[in-house]
Amino acid sequence: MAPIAFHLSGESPAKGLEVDLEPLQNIEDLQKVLANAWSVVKPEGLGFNVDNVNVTDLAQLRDAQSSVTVTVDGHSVRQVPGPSGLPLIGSYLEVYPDHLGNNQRLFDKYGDLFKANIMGKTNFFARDPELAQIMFQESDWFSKEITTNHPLFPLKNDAAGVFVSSTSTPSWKVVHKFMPPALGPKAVRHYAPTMNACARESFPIFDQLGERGEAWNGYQYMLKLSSGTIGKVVLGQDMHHFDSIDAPLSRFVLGMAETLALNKKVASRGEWYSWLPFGDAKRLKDVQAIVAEEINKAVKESKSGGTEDLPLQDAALKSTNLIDYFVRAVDGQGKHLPKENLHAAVVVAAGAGFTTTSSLLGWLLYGLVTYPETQARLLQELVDVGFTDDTDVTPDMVEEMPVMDKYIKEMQRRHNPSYNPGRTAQKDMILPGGYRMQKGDVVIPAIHHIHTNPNIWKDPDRFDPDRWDTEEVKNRHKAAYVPFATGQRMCIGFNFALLEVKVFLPHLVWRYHWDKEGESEAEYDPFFQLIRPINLYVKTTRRDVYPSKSWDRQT
Ligand code: HEM
Repeated sequence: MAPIAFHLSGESPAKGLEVDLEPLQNIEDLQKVLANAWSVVKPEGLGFNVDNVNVTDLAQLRDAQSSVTVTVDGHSVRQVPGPSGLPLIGSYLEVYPDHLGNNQRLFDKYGDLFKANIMGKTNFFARDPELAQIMFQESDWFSKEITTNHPLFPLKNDAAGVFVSSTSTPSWKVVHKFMPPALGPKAVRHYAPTMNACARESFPIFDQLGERGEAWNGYQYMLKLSSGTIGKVVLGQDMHHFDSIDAPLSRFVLGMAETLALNKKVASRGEWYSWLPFGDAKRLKDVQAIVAEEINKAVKESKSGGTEDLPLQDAALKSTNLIDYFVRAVDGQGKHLPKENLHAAVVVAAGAGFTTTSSLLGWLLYGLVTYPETQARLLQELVDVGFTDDTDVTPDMVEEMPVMDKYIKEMQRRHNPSYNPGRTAQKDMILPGGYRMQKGDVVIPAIHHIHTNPNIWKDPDRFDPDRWDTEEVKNRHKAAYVPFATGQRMCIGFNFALLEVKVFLPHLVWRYHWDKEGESEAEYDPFFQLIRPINLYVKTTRRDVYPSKSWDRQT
C-alpha cells in the first residue's frame, strides 16, 4: 500500500511528510509517529481532516486521495501572538510598572499564551495550567536555563547550584543533593521551637506598637520577623531585629532586599542594561558583593552543633543551622558539599528564605484586616484547639487547623510572593493549541495569572477560603495552583515556609486583634522582584476577651 501524505494545518502540503500506515495498529500510533517527526509535545492533540471531514479511524485515512490536514487541538499551527511594541523599547511602557495588571490585560486580549518583547528581550507568558505543567517539567522540551533572556540573568551564579543557576550546571546536581534533606518535612520540624521563640521575641515590640495606638507598616515588621528567623535557622545568627521598635535591619537583609529591587529593574530593561559599568547594574554587583561578604562572615562565625561528619538525613536533624548542616553533611561516598558551592548556596537559601515568607506574612496580615470575619474564624479555631498564651505551635497542631490552611492557600492563590519563574525551550516544538516555540525561547508560567485564570477559578478575584472545600477545587488541574512552582526546579523550602507562617499566624492572631488603617486598598510593590504589599498599615490591640469553644468541640 502507498504511503499517505500528511501536512500541518496552517502550513503548505509541500512541507508535509509521507507515512506508511501499514505497520500501524491505530490512530494513537499515527499520532505518535507524526508528533515525533514534527516535535509536537502532546501527540493526543493531533486531529485528522480529509476533504474538510474529521477522521478518527485509521482505515478511513488509508483511503485518503490527497494530503491529510493535521490540526493541533483543533487549531492550525500558529505563532504565539502578542503586542508589536515600539522600536527599541518594545512593549516596556505597555507592561511596566504595573506588570501584573498589564499582563492580565494582555492575557485577556491575546489568550492564555502571549509573547512580549521588552527592551530587546522576548519572553512568553502562559496562564494555562496544561502549558505551565509542560514548561515546569525538566524534560527534552524545557529546562531552567538561565540565558540572557531569562528574568534571573543579572543574578546568575553557577556556583549556587540552586535558584540562580541552570539545571545543566554540575553545581545544580550537587547542591540539589545536599540542600533538600535539610529543608524536608522531617528536618523542618526540628526548627519549630526556634520559630516559636522568634514569634515570642517580637511580642514586646508589637505590644509597644499597639500601646502607642499608631498604625505601623505590617510588611516591614514581617520582614524583620521572617529574616530574623532565617538568620537563626540558616546563618545561626541573631539579627537583633526586635531589640527595639526602631532596630535597624541587618546589613545582609538590606543588601538582599536591594539586590531584588535592582534585579527587577535591570532585568526588565534588557540585556544591554545589565552590562553598563555604572548606575543600577554596577550597584547590583556592589550590593551582591556586600551580601557575599556578610555570608562569608556568617560562615566563619557559625556555631557548630558538633564536629563529626554525618550522613545527609542525620545531619538534617542534628545540625543547629543550615551552615552547620552544610559543613558536616556527607553524601553516600562520604563527600562534603564542595566549598565553592557552600557560600553561594547559603546566600540563596537565606535570601529565598526570608524575601518570600516576609511578603506572604505581609499579605496574611492584609487579609486579617481586610476580612474581619476570617480573623474571627481563625481565632475561633485557636480556641477550639485549646491554644493558650503559653502554647508552642507544633507541626502536629498545625494539622488540626483547616481554617488556617484554607486561609493561607487562598491568600497564596491571590497574592503569591513569587510570580515569574522562567524556563527555556530546549528545541523547536509545537505546544498544545498549535503554538510554535523555538529552541532558546524563554517561557514564563505566570503564577499570579494561572491562579486567577477565570477559565479555571470561579470568581477568581473573590476572596473565598471555603472554595478549598469544594470538589471543583479539590479536582483541579495539577498545575492550577503552583505557588512554589512544580517539577524538579520547584521550591526546596516550601515545607519550611509553610511551617513558619503556620507557627507565626496563630501567635499573632491569638495575642492581637488586627485592624486596618485607612480605607485604601493595599497595593503590590511594582518595583520589587517579588509581590509584596507596599502600603499596608495596621493597628493592633492586645486581646483580653476570647470566644468560647465551639459547641461541637466542647468536652
Ligand atoms: C512563601 C514562601 C515561598 C515561596 C512562594 C517560594 C516560591 C518558590 C518558587 C516559585 C520557586 C521556583 C523558582 C524558579 O523556578 O525560578 C522557588 C525556588 C526555590 N526556593 Fe522557594 N519559595 C518560598 C520560600 C522558600 C524558603 C523559606 C526557602 C529556603 C529556606 C526557599 C528556597 C528555595 C530554593 C533554594 C529554590 C531553588 C530551587 C532550585 O533551583 O532547584 N524558598 N521558590
